[in-house]
Amino acid sequence: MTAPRVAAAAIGLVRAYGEGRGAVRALDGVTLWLPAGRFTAVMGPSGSGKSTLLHCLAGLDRPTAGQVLLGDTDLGALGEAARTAVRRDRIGFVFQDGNLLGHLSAGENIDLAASLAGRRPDRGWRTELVDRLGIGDRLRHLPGELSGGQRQRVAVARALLGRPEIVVADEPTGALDTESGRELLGLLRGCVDDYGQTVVMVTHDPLAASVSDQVLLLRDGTAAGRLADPTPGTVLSALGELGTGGRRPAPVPS
Ligand SMILES: Nc1ncnc2c1ncn2[C@@H]1O[C@H](COP(=O)(O)OP(=O)(O)OP(=O)(O)O)[C@@H](O)[C@H]1O
Repeated sequence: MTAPRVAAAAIGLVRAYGEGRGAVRALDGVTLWLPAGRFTAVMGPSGSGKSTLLHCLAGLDRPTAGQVLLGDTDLGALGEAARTAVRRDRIGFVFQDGNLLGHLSAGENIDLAASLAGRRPDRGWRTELVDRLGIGDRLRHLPGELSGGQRQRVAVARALLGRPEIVVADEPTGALDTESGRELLGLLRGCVDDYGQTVVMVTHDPLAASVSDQVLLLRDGTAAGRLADPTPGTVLSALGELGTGGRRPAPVPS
């Protein structure tokens, strides 16, 4: 059996904030990779660096040292304009609150990245996504007229429309009720299984993480382990071994 291709990777990734005595290394030399066509969850105690890692992988934040690779592209080496283009063309985003533009209809939100890039969306693919996500009769509505679960479905459709190399999801079920959260996770899982989509998701929820193929654990800004084929039970015990207390920031050596 051949090993899966790597969609994205962090190599010796350091992200430090601030200077001098108050400086914090949010990420302190993290090396990990996201296999293509797989679902990866990132977990760890509060302050362990999960969001910072996700932001670096998605080109929203720049490494202080080390590398972030998307395919063969070193995101840290790109200028601002090139990173913006990478985010628009090669990465799909699903945030906790959907992050839709309130004055645009659901359909316009779905088409936004393509419109900004001056591209026509692939109509067949768009229809398939909209049908699959069950939002065909909601496309003319504004986000404020949709339920939280429907807004997240629109966000998923928007994220997938450009067939991105990775979909980056930051606590995508955090603002949803249990049933809507379960549905959304099932949809993300389906994107991986049926379309070969690569997904990376930060979550605090062991049940959500158990939908993934692997859980990457962070502690104090460092990679603290990997759990393959997770179940809620194995995730819980791995978190227990990590300790769930708050983070003690790693001081930056002077
Ligand atoms: N912009 C920033 N400026 C200064 N410190 C920051 C900044 N962003 C993050 N940090 C610090 O970096 C560390 C990691 O933060 P991060 O948000 O990545 O953790 P997290 O694991 O996502 O936490 P949570 O689970 O609470 O969301 C924390 O100590 C945080 O205070």
